[in-house]
Amino acid sequence: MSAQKLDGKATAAKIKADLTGRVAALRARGVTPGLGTVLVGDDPGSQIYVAGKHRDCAEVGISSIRKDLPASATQAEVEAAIDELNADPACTGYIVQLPLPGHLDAMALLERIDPAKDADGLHPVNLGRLVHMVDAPLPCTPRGIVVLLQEYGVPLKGADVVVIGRGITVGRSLGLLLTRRSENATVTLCHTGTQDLAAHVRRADIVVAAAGVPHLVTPDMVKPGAAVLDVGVSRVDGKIAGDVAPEVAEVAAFLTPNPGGVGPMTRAMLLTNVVEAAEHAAA
Ligand SMILES: Nc1nc2c(c(=O)[nH]1)N[C@@H](CN(C=O)c1ccc(C(=O)N[C@@H](CCC(=O)O)C(=O)O)cc1)CN2
Repeated sequence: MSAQKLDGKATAAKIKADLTGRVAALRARGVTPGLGTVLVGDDPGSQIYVAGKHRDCAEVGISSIRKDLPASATQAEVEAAIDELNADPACTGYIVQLPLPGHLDAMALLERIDPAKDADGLHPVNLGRLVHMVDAPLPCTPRGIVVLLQEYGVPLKGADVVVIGRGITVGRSLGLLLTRRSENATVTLCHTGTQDLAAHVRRADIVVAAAGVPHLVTPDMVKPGAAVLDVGVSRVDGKIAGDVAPEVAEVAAFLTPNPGGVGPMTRAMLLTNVVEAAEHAAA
């Protein structure tokens, strides 16, 4: 078997084309969506992702505001940047880029975001809404994974999904999203405390690898015909190495490339969250 590519880049391009029209319609009504970003420090990956988010905004007509702070920024300085975006009417939604330098209290900073401007869906109020299965902005990577699976007709209802990684931006939130009644999947959340990872992965219809361990998922672990989504990003010898070994393509029915899979979907879902919030506000 050679897996069909779950093409995040192409799917994101279609989503951005649709958003361009919706932003133009909002602008015609005098509403300009505006995305803010708070970036602290000089993590090379974060620099690339934030630059990409601003390029995406320009592409679809969303205005954008950057707040870049040095790695030495204090908790009070980052809080001040957040307070400015909370108060700025030109900013309809924003994100605090993660990870933050270790001396900062990330949880306190996420809690300081106005939940109505939380473009990442990571504020505890919005995650709580997800727990309650009521409308809220959804975390971008999990939402992008669901949209990508739907785009390629991979069934979710009743599927056994194994998610590897319990971080809040991907694994834990994805478990909440996939177990809503609308998705109705059965989710096993594996993590560093899981005793026999291979045994869990082997019986999964869908595997989402978000552990940040290069080539953690090998072909012998994958059920023939499964869909495999590679979220992990490690840089090995200057190149991206995902959590999924390339040979998995010989066993899986569907596989995301990495790069070009989940990453572009994450960015497209951020734009979607911003446009949806502006549409709700304008309604
Ligand atoms: N506040 C947040 N921080 C982080 C999130 C998030 O959703 N919100 N997710 C990740 C990083 N991330 C978005 O911020 C992100 C990751 C990857 C990509 C992407 O397009 N990757 C490209 C490759 C680009 C490269 O590294 O060369 C791809 O996969 O094709 C976009 C966004 C952690 N932080």
